[in-house]
Amino acid sequence: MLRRRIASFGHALRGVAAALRSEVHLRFHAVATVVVIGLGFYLGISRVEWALVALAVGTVWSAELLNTAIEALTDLVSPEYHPLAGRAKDVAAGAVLVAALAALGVGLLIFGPRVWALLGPAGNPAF
Ligand SMILES: Nc1ncnc2c1ncn2[C@@H]1O[C@H](COP(=O)(O)OP(=O)(O)OP(=O)(O)O)[C@@H](O)[C@H]1O
Repeated sequence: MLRRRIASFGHALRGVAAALRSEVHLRFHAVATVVVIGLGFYLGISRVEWALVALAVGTVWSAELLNTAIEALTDLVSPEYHPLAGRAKDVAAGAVLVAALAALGVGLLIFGPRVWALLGPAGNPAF
């Protein structure tokens, strides 16, 4: 039982590694994730803010991984042009877009005011 669980975990990690190798978008997310975590520590965001950032980052990674899986399955099932294959890929890409926009919103709300204050001229009450 435990051995099967560990094997499943290994398969999942292999999937993430394969997607990282094949998908340039995922490598971009990896870099963005490192930057966001670094910024979080630098700006000292709160525990709840960390939770929101983790949810946003995890949602984008999940959507991108599912999109990669759907792309691979679509190419397997329908290597030739088919409107349904196109729709499946477009909808999967739409899921990534929605997750990325939500993450952008979370990022702007949490980091925006702090970065704004850091960049603003000292003593200016507008900042
Ligand atoms: N078999 C197909 N039949 C019909 N349309 C397709 C097919 N394959 C791809 N398309 C269309 O081309 C678009 C791009 O597909 P593609 O497989 O190149 O994904 P992609 O843009 O490379 O995705 P990513 O950038 O995440 O790798 C799809 O969103 C879809 O609209």
